[in-house]
Amino acid sequence: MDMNVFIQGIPKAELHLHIEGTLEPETLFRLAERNGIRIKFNSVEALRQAYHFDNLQSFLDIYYEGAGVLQKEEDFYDLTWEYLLKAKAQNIRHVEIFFDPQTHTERGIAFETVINGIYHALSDGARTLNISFCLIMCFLRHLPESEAMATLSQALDFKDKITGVGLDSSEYGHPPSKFIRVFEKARKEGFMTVAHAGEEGPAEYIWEAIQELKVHRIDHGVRALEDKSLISELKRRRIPLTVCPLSNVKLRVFKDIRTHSFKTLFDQGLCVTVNSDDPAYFGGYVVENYIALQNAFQLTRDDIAQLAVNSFNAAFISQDKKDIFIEQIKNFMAE
Ligand SMILES: Nc1ncnc2[nH]cnc12
Ligand SMILES: [Zn+2]
Repeated sequence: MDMNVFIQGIPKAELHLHIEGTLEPETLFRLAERNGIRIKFNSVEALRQAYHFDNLQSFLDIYYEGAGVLQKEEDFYDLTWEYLLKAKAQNIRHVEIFFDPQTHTERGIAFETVINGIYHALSDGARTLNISFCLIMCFLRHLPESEAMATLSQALDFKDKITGVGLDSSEYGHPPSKFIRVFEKARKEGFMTVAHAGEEGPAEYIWEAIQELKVHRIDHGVRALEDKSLISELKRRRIPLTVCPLSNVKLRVFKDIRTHSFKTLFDQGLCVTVNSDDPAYFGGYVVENYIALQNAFQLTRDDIAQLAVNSFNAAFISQDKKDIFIEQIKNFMAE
């Protein structure tokens, strides 16, 4: 079997995916028209051409602007459904999706409009596409802690639909420690916790995320290599990293994929997983991320299988479910 076919076919989970980052230019135009919103680009091609970023902030500016076309529950439904169809085609069996309610509530969209649209599509996907899911609500770290706290309070009415909370947006100058009380409350309320850390920011932010926010997973974490004792701690506590290689190259965290820290982290035995982050903006979904790594580092089939196993081991699902998915990987390998 061809390597790319192998990568496409192997059962896997995606654990780091911003649903707003799956807004393809075509969908953005369609929703803008449906909602009577003017956009400053004349065509899908012109919009796609604008997707060149110097750093995280230059991406976030465009990403938040694009999210403005999401107005009604059906917009959030359609966005999520389109992603699920792509996930299905890539043999993704389980997804853990981030959403940023503050991006929408700040512009007057009700919290329930956002969550109901996304959740309804995920439930339909579980039923008809056989893709299981968790929903993770992220706080925007560039906004004050008080606003994150208010968002957490709003989420309590939807506790049955939200598995975990996370932390995203502009990293520099907004360390995890800014949100200690919010995460403390979230943990008390029974939410799982994750945080973006060590994407652009220093290894120190990863320490804060694990020690002060007590997160179960680190999103990105690719700068962990700068601190040997941090690597030992991540290993000792088996804290997974949700790595997004194409994102890191697009946002110039690494000059190119061959200089990415992925292989060193993986070779050290950390629980590294491969994910797409904001695939509509970074030029690839999960399979394209695996393929980029395979080409750059000559990964073997066993390496790919290990990454797929890691994706289920790091997921917020029961051990029984993990075992079932990992059995599916074994069966696929034996085909
Ligand atoms: N890669 C990323 N880092 C931080 N915040 C984000 N929001 C969407 N994508 C993000
Ligand atoms: Zn992210």
